Amino acid sequence: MKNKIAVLGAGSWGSILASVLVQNGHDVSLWTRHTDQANEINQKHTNQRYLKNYQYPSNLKATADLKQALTAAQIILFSVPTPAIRDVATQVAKILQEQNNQPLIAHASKGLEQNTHLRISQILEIAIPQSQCQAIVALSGPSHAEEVARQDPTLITAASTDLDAAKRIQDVFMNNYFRVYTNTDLIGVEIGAALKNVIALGVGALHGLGYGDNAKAALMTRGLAEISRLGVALGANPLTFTGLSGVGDLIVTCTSVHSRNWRAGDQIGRGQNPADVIANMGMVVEGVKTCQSAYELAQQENIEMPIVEATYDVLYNHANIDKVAADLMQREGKAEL
Ligand SMILES: NC(=O)C1=CN([C@@H]2O[C@H](COP(=O)(O)OP(=O)(O)OC[C@H]3O[C@@H](n4cnc5c(N)ncnc54)[C@H](OP(=O)(O)O)[C@@H]3O)[C@@H](O)[C@H]2O)C=CC1
Ligand SMILES: O=C(CO)COP(=O)(O)O
Repeated sequence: MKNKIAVLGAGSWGSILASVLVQNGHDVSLWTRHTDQANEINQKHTNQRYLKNYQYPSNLKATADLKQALTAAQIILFSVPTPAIRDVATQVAKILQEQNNQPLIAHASKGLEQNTHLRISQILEIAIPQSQCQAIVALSGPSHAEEVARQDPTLITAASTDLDAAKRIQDVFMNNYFRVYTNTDLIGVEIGAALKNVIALGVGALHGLGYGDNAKAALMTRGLAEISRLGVALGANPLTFTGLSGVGDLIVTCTSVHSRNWRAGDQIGRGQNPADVIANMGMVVEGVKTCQSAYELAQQENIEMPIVEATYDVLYNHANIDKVAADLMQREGKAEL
């Protein structure tokens, strides 16, 4: 069935997800805050600032008019960075009220809000009254935009407490290179998505420092233990962390040159100033702000997260990265489980 879908955010991920939906026969409106970018996508079918060499489907329509993008939308997919979610969702809620529309809401963003420590679906729930949306679905898994653009096989998870809503998102995205599983553990999927970026910063930093595969595998594994510990304390199903949005996304983000978080960590490990690295990336590095939220959340919930703490110290307290890595090794002996 053809759906009218609004995709909000024409960065690397939003523009590629919009392309997948267009290829699947849906009527898609891609919203960007720049008129010149909308014109470029509509006329040249390119998006120079984000995925330089990719030619978008000619029937992908972009607009800088949010009202127009949302008109008659049956599904709204948020794909802006976490810090922008609340503001964009507030604008959306106003328009939905005027349009008297009640779409299904989905998001593909990965992070925790600063100060509130909220997951994306919690921010959306606050900003968009229940009367204006059917349900909220999170889309997450090992999925770099650059490889989806080449139609490499990609598997992800659509998570919602409302299984029917997750199935609708599964249906609109599934095709021969994009396979979607459903999951009702929204907390686990969103925590895995947000926290893997922090661990990828750490693994990238180990690479930059010159460490080998043993150290990186160790940080990924113990990082997953921290993610699971936090997730379970917040109500997640521990098995979710063995899935696509857990270990799957952790592996891809900690090992791929496409990962902005990994690349940022690598440069920091080589001695560059974290603030300069982030400023020069030209795309969002979600793990930096989420690291602060995760650190504060761990303190608040009294959860032991030494890797998150170490990453926080490097990013926010100018800690010496060699010393931080050495200190992690010298913690008292622990039981693995
Ligand atoms: N790239 C990927 O492969 C994947 C990314 N994700 C997640 O998707 C989310 C988006 O990432 P991605 O597309 O890669 O990020 P990019 O940095 O590539 O693009 C971000 C997009 O969001 C827009 N944006 C930022 N702030 C606002 C705002 N306040 N209002 C409106 N638009 C805004 C940017 O616009 P502008 O150009 O004006 O700054 C840009 O179009 C992140 O949470 C990321 O973790 C998830 C899976 C894969
Ligand atoms: O979430 C992603 C892949 O699944 C993208 O990760 P980065 O934001 O680190 O590029």
